[in-house]
Amino acid sequence: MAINERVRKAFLAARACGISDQEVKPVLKHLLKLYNKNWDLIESEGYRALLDAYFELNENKGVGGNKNVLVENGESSRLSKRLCMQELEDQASCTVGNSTPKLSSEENEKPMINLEQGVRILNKNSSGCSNSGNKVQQQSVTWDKKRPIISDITKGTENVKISLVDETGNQDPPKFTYLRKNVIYQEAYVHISLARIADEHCCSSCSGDCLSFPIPCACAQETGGEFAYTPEGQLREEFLRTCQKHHLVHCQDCPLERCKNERKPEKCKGHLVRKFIKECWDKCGCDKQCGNRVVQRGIVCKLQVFFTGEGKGWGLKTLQDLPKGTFVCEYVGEIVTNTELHERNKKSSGRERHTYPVTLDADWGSESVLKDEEALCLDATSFGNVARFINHRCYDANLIDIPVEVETPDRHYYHVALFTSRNVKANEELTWDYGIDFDDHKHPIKAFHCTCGSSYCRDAKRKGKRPAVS
Ligand SMILES: C[S@@+](CC[C@H](N)C(=O)[O-])C[C@H]1O[C@@H](n2cnc3c(N)ncnc32)[C@H](O)[C@@H]1O
Repeated sequence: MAINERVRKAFLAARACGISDQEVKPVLKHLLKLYNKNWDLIESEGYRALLDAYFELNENKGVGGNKNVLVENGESSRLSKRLCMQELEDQASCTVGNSTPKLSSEENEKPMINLEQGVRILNKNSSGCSNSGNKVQQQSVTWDKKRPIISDITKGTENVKISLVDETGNQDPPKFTYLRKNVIYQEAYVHISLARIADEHCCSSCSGDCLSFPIPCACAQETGGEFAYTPEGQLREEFLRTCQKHHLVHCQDCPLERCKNERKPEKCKGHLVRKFIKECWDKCGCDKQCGNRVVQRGIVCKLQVFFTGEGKGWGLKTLQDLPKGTFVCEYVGEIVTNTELHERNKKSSGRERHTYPVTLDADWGSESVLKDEEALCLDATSFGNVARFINHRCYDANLIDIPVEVETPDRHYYHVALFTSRNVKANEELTWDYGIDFDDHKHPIKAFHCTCGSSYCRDAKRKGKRPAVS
């Protein structure tokens, strides 16, 4: 590619994040010098290095730095170090054993653009870092069962640190990139604009905390004119009870069936009818601390990733008692179309797929025909948050997934929030029912052999008999 074309594309990537050509030009110039005109390093992962450098520069200005901060040696090495974090992680995950390089990075790798600010699109050809000239020195440390392999898998992006421990002492740390917010991979249609939120769809005349007023605000209309949350921030009993009632709705032209057989799709097998929570958002007049903004504030519970040793791989547990109805975390991943997901599945072998994608089908039943770019899923295999470690349990799981509308009334896209469905004790594994039909052998996502241990396990093949509950 000609240099001018590369510059133009870099400017385009920056503009997509609201950065002008003038602002990004000196940063680009600096990086080209720093990386010896190695454009691959600048272009990889959707111009991550360039955007990171730009935002770091701004952060530094914000704390009293000066415009020349980028040309100082310390800053240069910090950028190189940051670029190499993925590489370091890769090395770490290959060498767990008696001399494991511990990853206890305090790097603050905030996603640069999230759905609150706009959408960053992951580059289709993202190839990761290959800046071998700038490797960070690897440390050799002795294995200690009690010490976490990773002290904070979120790399400082969440409100709380989440460690990863392996008491068996022989597991490779999982390879993935932590995302705090969902990010579009490529084709998915997620249209977020203030104009799409009608006045009756938000509470622009509210102020302070909506929960403190005797009459529920416009946002509560979605939950039957009552807020979903108590003033303590938990789900109301009655609302939770409604969410636990399951019945199916069938769509006319099911995107899942289209994926299985495009020419002759079978009839829709049904999607669970879901109750939505609608949280107040940026167009509302209330405060950020309003009680009707729980999921968008992020994780506040003490959680830990651990190795289950029960044939399920890694799992997530709580380190504190959690009352019924507590928000634990959102399921975060790449927003992909159903078709993209199907393509990914065709390409990957069974062993490579560690996570189970979530289909955003809560509203499919109300649509006559869904376009491909509107039938969306969340794939947390390569990019995701802590929820990618939560294992499945048939029937009696302690978490429930609830669709949450935040920044768009368009229900092709929504947040998937996980709340406790009963009181959970500290150190209990957190599980949710993925809603797998273990008998649907044509499903594009191949089901695993379930070892959930529930006496109502639906994986009949595993148990060698018909399921007690379906
Ligand atoms: C969302 S991930 C959960 C984290 C996963 N255990 C790991 O090690 O990364 C889903 C994957 O975990 C495994 N898994 C989850 N629940 C399971 C269960 N009840 N029985 C067996 N494997 C399970 C399956 O391989 C599944 O595809």
